[in-house]
Amino acid sequence: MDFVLAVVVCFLGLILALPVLKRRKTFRRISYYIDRLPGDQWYPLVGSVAGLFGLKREDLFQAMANRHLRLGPIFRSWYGSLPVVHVYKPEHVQVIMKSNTNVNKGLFYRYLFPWLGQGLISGSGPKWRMHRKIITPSFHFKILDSYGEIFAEKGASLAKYFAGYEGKGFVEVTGDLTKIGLDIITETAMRIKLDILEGNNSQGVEYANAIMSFLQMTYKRVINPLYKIDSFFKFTAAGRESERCQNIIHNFNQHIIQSRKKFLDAQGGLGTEEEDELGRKKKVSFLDMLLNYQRTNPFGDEEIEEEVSTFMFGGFDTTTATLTYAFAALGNHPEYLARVQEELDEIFSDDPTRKVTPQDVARMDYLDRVVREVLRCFCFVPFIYRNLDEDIEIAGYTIPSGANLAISLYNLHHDPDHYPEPYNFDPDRFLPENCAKRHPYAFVPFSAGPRNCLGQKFAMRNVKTLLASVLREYNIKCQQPLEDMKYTIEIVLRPVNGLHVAFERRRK
Ligand code: HEM
Repeated sequence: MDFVLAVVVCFLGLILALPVLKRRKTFRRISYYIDRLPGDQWYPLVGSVAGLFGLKREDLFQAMANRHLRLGPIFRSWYGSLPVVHVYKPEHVQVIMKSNTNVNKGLFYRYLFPWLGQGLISGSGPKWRMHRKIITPSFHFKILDSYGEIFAEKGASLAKYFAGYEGKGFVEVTGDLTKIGLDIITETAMRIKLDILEGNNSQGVEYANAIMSFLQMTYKRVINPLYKIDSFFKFTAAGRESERCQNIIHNFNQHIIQSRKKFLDAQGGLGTEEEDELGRKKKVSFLDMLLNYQRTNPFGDEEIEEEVSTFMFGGFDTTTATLTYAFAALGNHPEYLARVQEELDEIFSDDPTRKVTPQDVARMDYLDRVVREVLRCFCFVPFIYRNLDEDIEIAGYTIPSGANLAISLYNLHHDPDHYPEPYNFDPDRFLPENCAKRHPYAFVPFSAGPRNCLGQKFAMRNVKTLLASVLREYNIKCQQPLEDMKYTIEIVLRPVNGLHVAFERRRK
């Protein structure tokens, strides 16, 4: 009997030990390959990123970007015990972005789970594939056309709002741009009108602040090895702040979802298309489509909330950042602002005050080049990460499965081999003849391949409509010279002291 018991205990012990042994074997294999790459000295506990500790908020991002110049074009880091390989050359970026197998997100994205769950941005595996298939039609060009009216209306509201700043000197605008960004994503994708810019919704402002604060706490987790331990982090001040923000975000998301659910329930659901005010057929928007799908398919409430959170974030923070940096660039370069206004004056020569249409936006070639240069020069989504499912070869090195791969879009977009004088702002880099000479992966602000940004067309149309609405009305000046701007990294790069802009009306 004792013998049988001993055999059973040994057997169970072996079963329990197997995953640990397997993990150790995998870890050894990863270490073997990635330690062949150049990189900083490794120390126990902190790994090889000790140089990033204790840096001020405004110095951290620059230090991260500078490491690429010192160690690149391909190198390794140990974030504590987490191995990461860094790349930024277009030919290396192409290998990973084109891959249909290495599509899973890096382990850092797990810090976003309490907020975004496994929505499209942070999710991986079969769930991501299924969600991507379900959601893609709600960003079809037909629905984007119908959003054109909302973009134009919000552009007009923003231009009207800035009238209050005339004659007031330099005014901080990132708060206003955040509000308009939130108003647009909720009114288009969620079909809920909030009017946060007009001051009708203080909950919206609290929500945006909670997201910013949550992101600041998240970056602390990426850098500080102790904060990576969930059971430790939750007792720190940063952990408690993170939880406070999560509650605000959850309540706001639920307010949006429940309001729309009530509306749809009252109608008995929707088809895959609905009619607009003029009787034209259009595809239903994002949240309606998900709620509709849920009526006949297994799709949990939690999954809906994950995607609402994901699209709220994807939709507003990036719009705000693009507008902010476009104001920074044009407010420092009157010569480019004049060219934008010349183009707009011609497009709106029939009536300079009418609303912007999608047809107008399609004619804004110069503004398009300005926005692309903004996305390159300020590259406010600077790093993205993958976790490899399969080994890949880059620059003669094997990057083993299980390793994390960081792509620095920022360094890619500032590589002097592809962009001479890379820190200068110059929209003509995006003249068709100049683009034709560059590597196809030298400009990928929306990423590329199977995990590319689902909102890129939405973003371009939205931002161009808003900029056109404001810039045909105002001359702008920015207080901070571009070369003095410092950034803080909170997934998205933000100017440390906000952005101060002066507005002067062009036509009295
Ligand atoms: C100028 C504005 C924008 C920029 C620069 C941008 C950039 C990016 C980048 C770099 C990624 C890849 C992220 C990664 O691999 O970790 C991404 C993914 C994504 N973006 Fe955007 N984005 C913008 C606007 C938007 C908008 C307006 C939306 C929604 C309305 C959106 C929704 C998404 C989604 C859902 C994904 C995940 C796609 C997937 O993995 O299947 N983005 N974006």
